Amino acid sequence: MNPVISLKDVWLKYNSRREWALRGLNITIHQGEWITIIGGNGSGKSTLIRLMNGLLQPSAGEVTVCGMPVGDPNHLMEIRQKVGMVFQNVENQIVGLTVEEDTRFGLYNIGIAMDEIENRCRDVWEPLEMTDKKNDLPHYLSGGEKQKLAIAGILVMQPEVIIFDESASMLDAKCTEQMHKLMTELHSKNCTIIQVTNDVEEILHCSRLVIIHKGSIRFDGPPLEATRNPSLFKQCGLLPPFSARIRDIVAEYGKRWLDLVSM
Ligand SMILES: Nc1ncnc2c1ncn2[C@@H]1O[C@H](COP(=O)(O)OP(=O)(O)OP(=O)(O)O)[C@@H](O)[C@H]1O
Repeated sequence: MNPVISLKDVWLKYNSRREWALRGLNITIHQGEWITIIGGNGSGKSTLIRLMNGLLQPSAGEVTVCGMPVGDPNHLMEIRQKVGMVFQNVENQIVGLTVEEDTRFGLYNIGIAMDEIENRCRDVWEPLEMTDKKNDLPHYLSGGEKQKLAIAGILVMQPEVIIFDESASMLDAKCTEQMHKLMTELHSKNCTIIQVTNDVEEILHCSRLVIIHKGSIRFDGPPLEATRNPSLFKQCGLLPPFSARIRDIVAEYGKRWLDLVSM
């Protein structure tokens, strides 16, 4: 698998802060991976993903996307096209006066032909169930619909990597399920998915889990391996997923229950 994003000994400190937000991070993300990043509040998740498409520059160390350093302004446009980001605060991502205009905006900017624009918009609106809304004013959409609009605007650009920054936080159960379906479909087409979430239940969908604590990577590996170590979650201010907690309770008390029942 080809590396798409690589961080080598990356440190980051915001100008207004004395503390380091990120401390010596090393991570390589390969094409087609589905990575979920979790961590407590203020652990550095958003800072990390903002480095991955050049929105932030490291204070020390190196970040590259497909071999291009994010600090090189000559590559920034190409990097932003390769790495699409759906933000948590979708209001800031809305630029068009209608849903249709908003979805097309990025494609106009890079000079895509009109019939191709039509095709790409149709292909993303349908699975997101947004086709009927294409003439609506974005500011009158519900929170979840705005989130879907932001996702549509990124998907039409056909990026190689999509970063979802707590993008399901406003969605109801049905829309969250649609979103997972969409992510699974994108992943099956070899799109690299990076998902940041505060919901530990989400980790069961990915193939690689990264846990951040106080600006350092505390775990990087298969999610099931992490759930076998409940103290890891505790040390990082998190709870393991519900299913893992039940499994551990059954393992601890199950024999005693069986002994009681069989008495
Ligand atoms: N623009 C900024 N200026 C100064 N400090 C910042 C800025 N953005 C983040 N920080 C600080 O950097 C640290 C990491 O923040 P970050 O937003 O990356 O954490 P997070 O894991 O995404 O948190 P949350 O889950 O609460 O969104 C925190 O201490 C935060 O206060």
